[in-house]
Amino acid sequence: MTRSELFSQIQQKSSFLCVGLDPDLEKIPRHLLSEPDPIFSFCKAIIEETADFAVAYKPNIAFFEALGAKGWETLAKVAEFIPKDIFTIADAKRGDIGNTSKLYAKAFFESMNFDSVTVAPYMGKDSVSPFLEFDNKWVILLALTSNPGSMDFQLIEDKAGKPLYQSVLEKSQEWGSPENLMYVVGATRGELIGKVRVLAPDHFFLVPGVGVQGGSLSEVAQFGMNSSCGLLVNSSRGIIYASSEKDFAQAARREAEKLQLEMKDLLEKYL
Ligand SMILES: O=c1ccn([C@@H]2O[C@H](COP(=O)(O)O)[C@@H](O)[C@H]2O)c(=O)[nH]1
Repeated sequence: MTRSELFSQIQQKSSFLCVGLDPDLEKIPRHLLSEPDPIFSFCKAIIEETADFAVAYKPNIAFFEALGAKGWETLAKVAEFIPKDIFTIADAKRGDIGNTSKLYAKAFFESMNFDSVTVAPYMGKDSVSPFLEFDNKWVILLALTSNPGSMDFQLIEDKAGKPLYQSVLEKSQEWGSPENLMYVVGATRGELIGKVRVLAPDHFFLVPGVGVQGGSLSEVAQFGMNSSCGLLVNSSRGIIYASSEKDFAQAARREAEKLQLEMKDLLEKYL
């Protein structure tokens, strides 16, 4: 999907919501466990009920690969089931030496036709570039993550006082463009989102961390929105586990709609 197609989805749906698919066999409603593929049944119902409000889906690969070969099969079915006009993110946090990265890219972009994959910047240019060589596909590079451990490395300053996440943003903009490179910027980093926006004015940010992790949607929009919105805000557990009963998909729909309505107001305010 191109940047302008993504922006037009955002405008059509008045939404920049990414629904995170983190399906855990221990958390999905018990009645699904008798289905032939409980994780697929769960994701399918969530997608059917939230697709009106979502511009992106982000399956987190860990939740599928933990189930072995069956999990990979389920992931492929989920990826295939997501409506084609909705942006897809393989949250896999990959990156390795060049020839290995190339095969990771093929796995997610060719075998499974995802629009994007999350990539770790730690191994540098030759580990990221292979993912950038596919037409209309995206790298979403970890810049400033939402977890407490992000402070261990990402905020370390060099001798000139420049934090590591800033070097990641500056250097990586030599490898990709706002047409094929996004950044992960955690919603829990409210005070820093504005700084990241100054460093990457035109790039889209994938923003996890609203909902269960406590990030503020309004703060993210205030400091992070640009003239093409520039934001995909993810919520996983807050939507998909809104109920653990038979009404789980309807409860997910209500949570997704709540976020979308807030997003509509924020788009009217800042765009
Ligand atoms: O910095 C990051 C990068 C990725 N994630 C992932 O996003 C979702 C968040 O789930 P919630 O349930 O909405 O908290 C999950 O898949 C993480 O692995 C992140 O949280 N922070």
